[in-house]
Parts: sequence; structure tokens; C-alpha cells
Amino acid sequence: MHIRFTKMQGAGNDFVVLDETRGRLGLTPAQYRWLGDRHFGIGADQILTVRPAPTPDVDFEYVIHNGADGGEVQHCGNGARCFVRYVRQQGLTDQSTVRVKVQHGVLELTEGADGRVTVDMGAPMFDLARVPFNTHGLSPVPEGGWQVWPLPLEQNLVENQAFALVNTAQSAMVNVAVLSMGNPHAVQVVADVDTAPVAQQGPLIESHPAFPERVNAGFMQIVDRGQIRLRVYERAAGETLACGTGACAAVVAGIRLGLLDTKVGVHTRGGLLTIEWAGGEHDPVRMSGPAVTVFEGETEVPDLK
Ligand SMILES: N[C@@H](CCC[C@H](N)C(=O)O)C(=O)O
Repeated sequence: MHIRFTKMQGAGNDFVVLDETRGRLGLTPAQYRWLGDRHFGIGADQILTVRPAPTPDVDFEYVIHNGADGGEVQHCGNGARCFVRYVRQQGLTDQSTVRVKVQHGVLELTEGADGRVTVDMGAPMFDLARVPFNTHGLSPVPEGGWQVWPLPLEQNLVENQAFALVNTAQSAMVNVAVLSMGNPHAVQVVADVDTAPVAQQGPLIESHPAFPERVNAGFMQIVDRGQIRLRVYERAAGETLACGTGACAAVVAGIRLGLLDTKVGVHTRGGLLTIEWAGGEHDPVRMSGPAVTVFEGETEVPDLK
């Protein structure tokens, strides 16, 4: 199948963007994986597909597939910013504020004159069953007016990894704050993101049995009350240069744990995101950051089932 695509990135989290506003391409999960494949395909953390509005209260719908496994996911913060840049650049709309349906709900996005995009990401969700997070056998520890969950990382999994952990006993238990931004997040506070065991613990947290739909694992270093450094080991993608929903989840967790103020600069390996949350359960999280078109192209997608 011959397709046109646009390659985009938001703070280094990269995307293949497809236009289905004039008809479905009907790609299979294997074809999404091929598009995400950096060696045999185009290469992207996620594939974003833009579709016509399904209801009159929104302007578009877009769906998100993780490039590594081709599975559909609920939400993608950096992708949302690229989506609005895309529909404006392609002439699909001339509105500077766009409402779009994603699997998780409806987002409102605004492109500023400076090229940064602001997204109303909706309210965070703390209902653990909806994350989903299975607390069976786990006990929360109160912290800063909220709580963290000590999560035992399977000792045998830790020891079976090809890499050596400096201290297996210490690394086997991590305290995570658990919440959903439409997709699931487990956020831990670390002293230094540069030395945090992201590659070692990330896959163990991602696939921990307490998270039946797996989870995105965040590692947050508090710089001061208005700034954090963040690395995220994304579900079905591995560590990415930035994760928008991960940045929102980390800031919300930091605010609830009493560590952060309501407006926070999030320094990721791919760039700066700004996250604001007033702190109320129903208050929306606002995220702003860059959205960049890298190139456009055409390709022949192999017939993969
Ligand atoms: N990169 C994203 C999140 C993409 C989905 C995530 N890997 C998941 O499986 O939930 C972002 O910017 O939020």
C-alpha cells in the first residue's frame, strides 16, 4: 500500500503522522509496527492517525499506536501538540484552537504565535481501579499529604537481567505514585535522573503484575519547587526523549506530594515542557511545549498481517 506521511517531533518524542480524513488506510498492527521500526521502516515512538470529527462538538479525532508493538493507546501529550501543528500545516483547519477526540476523551489545543502549543490535557485520575492498578498485597505509605506505593520488583527478574545492578536489594523495592492521565503512570522521585536505573527498573515497573495494562514508568528529579528533570520509560516504547503525559503525571504527583508549586518547568532529554495544575481533583492539567515537522514523505507499506 502506497501512503503519504509526515514525520514530526515534540521535544524529541517522534511520530509518523497519517491523514485518514478522506478515508481509512486500514493498517494492521504489524504495519503500524513497521512504520515505527527504525531499521526496516520509517521509525517513530508513536504513529498518529488523523480522522474526521465523529461528533459535532469536536473538529477531528486522532488515534495513537505505539510504534514498538503496534498497540493502540489512550493518550499522547507530545503527539497532541504535533497533531494540531499538522492539521493547521496541512490546511485541514485554519482555527488556532482545535478540539479533538482521543480514546481517553476530548482535548482542546491552541497553537501560539511563538510556535509552542498549549494543550488542555483534562483532569488527572486518582481512582486506582481506573488506572488500572491492582493494590492486592500492597500497602500505601503516606507522604506529603498523599501516598506512595512500595512496589517490589521481582527479585528473579532483577537478577536475571544481563546488566549488573549496583545494589540488587535496594533496587528491588521502589516507591511509586500512581495515577492516570488517560493512560497509566507510576512516578518515582530519584536523586539524579542521570544516574537513575531507568533501563534496569523501567521494564520491570512497566510489566509489574500490579498494572494489568502495563504502565509508563517516570523517574523525576526535583530541582526546586518550579522545576524538575524527568526521564520516562514508556509502555511499549522504552525510554523516549520526552513523554508529555509522563510530564503531566510527574508534576501532578509532585504537587500532591507537596514537593512542587502549581507551574513547573519539566526538563526532559529532548526539551522543555511547561506543566500547570491548580491542584483540585477536577482541575485540568495544561501542558505547553514545541511541535515540529521534520519532513514529509511517501512510502510503500509492506503487506503485513
Ligand atoms: N509519548 C506519549 C505517550 C505515548 C503512549 C504511552 N507510551 C502509553 O503506552 O501510554 C506522550 O507524550 O504522552
